[in-house]
Amino acid sequence: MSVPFTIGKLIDFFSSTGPQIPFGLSIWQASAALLTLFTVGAVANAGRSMLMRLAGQRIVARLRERMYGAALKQEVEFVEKGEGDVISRLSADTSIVGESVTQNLSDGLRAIVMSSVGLGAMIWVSPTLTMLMMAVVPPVSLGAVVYGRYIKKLSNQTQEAVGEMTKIATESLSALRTVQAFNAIPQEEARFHQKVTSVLTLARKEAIASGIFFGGTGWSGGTLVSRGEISVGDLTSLLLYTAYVGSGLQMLTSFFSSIMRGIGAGGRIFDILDRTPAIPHGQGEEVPANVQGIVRFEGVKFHYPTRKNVTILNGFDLEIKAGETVAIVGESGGGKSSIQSLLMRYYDPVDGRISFDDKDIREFSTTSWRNIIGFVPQDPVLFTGTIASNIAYGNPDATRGEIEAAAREANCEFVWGMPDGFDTEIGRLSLSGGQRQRLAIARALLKKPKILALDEATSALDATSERRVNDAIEKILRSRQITCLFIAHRLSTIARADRIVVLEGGKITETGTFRELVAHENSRFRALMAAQLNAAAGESLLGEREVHEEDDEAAEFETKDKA
Ligand SMILES: Nc1ncnc2c1ncn2[C@@H]1O[C@H](COP(=O)(O)OP(=O)(O)OP(=O)(O)O)[C@@H](O)[C@H]1O
Repeated sequence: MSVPFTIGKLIDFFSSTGPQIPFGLSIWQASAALLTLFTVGAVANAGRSMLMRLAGQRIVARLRERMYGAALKQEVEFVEKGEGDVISRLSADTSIVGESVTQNLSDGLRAIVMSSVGLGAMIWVSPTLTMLMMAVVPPVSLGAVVYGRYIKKLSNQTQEAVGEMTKIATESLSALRTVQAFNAIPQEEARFHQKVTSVLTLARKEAIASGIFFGGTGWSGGTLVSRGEISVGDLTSLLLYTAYVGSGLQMLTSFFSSIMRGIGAGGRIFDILDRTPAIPHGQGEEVPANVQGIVRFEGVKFHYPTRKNVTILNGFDLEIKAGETVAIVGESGGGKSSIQSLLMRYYDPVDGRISFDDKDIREFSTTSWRNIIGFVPQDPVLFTGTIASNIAYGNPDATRGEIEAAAREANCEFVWGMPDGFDTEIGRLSLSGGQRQRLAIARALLKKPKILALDEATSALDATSERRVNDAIEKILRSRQITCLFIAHRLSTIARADRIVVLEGGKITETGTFRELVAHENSRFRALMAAQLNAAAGESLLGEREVHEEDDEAAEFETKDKA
């Protein structure tokens, strides 16, 4: 802000009328001071720009990390409902806020300092001229807008005229032989003159417009100088300060609009940062190390928050004893996966409770609770990375030996045949549905879960793959003392369960072992299985399905049913 002042004083030193340089400085000292001012100013400006940008990027980075963390801790419903929204907040809104609190804020502060200090300096130099100039601020601002548009129009027209002029010159010079052959030189000169004149006319209009704009202030200042009321140097300082104030005011208007944008974006970010998840994340008791492992659904009622009118579970009661394997069967869309979602605490029951060793699972922290469950969803997701990192998704610290053991247990022998084995990148290969499921089983097993929640794939697996998956599940159920709740679609796995429950209308309507349920002539279970068998028979007619010889009980049922 002191540059205009110093320049003014220097000018006065050279003009005979003006006063001497203040503070008794020599001309060299004053020049050195000005040079220092410029240097310090340039360095400060570079520093400001660099530090602000850096600060902005760091703010954006931190906001993004915190917001991502906050979004990941929300209940699934919230994120799944407006997933795109979270992502746009994560990318666009964070950038806007970062820019607002650094670049815009620094520009805004600069604009405030420039206009206020500039105005103060103007008043100090000449209150009369300042008042005159301030009086013209509103009309000048209005004039600036109109002038700006006018200049833009003029400059477009000038561009066009210059274009035409160039075209004529290029055309005639490249066809010079023809021009000369027809003695058309005067003609060409006239054509060119016409275009040059129109360019000139437009340039003159532009010159007049800017002249009027800047001339007004110059004239009134000039009269004061000639009357000895203001020195040439002071007038220069004043004009420079006016420019500072002008650009400061201009910056202020854009500052306000960007700050408003920043506030809006900030609101959207803090909506998520400050949001308390409906299912609190990581708060509550730890699941004790010595547990029996009894899971009990007690009068559970449930509907999805988005579809309150559709009751999914209506008084669902089920006890799964420690180490017991319970298979849930029922029609598609009947709510089987929803039961697992409740067990995983993606949702909480609307009424009733789910308990573990007689303690409501809502009392445990979600982190601790989910830690003891091995979850294999119907359509497992594999992440970018190696096979090993995917198996170790829930246990990043697992050793290679542990990973391989889990893979072996889940019948993932295909991994050993791959070019890079466990270090094969998932992205580069397309795995079959059965292979994905087995990897997901290995991933769940590596957690050494106390409860296994398994949603059998409904998507068609080829016969070999299906058998490999089933074998893996059977092996686990046989060898591990694990409480297991699985959603079964295939006879072979259903037959292996200790107990089967039939879900109908949001309740359990039938329960028993495979033999018990099959023995009931008109049981819902028989109907369900018959429907399954029809589908299976269709498949086998098409030669796509092999009969699993080991499925003794299932095969027995199959024979009976066919008979
Ligand atoms: N997030 C959700 N929001 C609202 N409704 C849902 C949601 N997820 C599932 N539903 C609905 O809840 C009902 C039960 O779905 P669920 O997936 O539990 O059935 P399922 O018995 O597992 O079916 P399938 O055997 O086909 O996998 C269905 O009508 C489904 O449309």
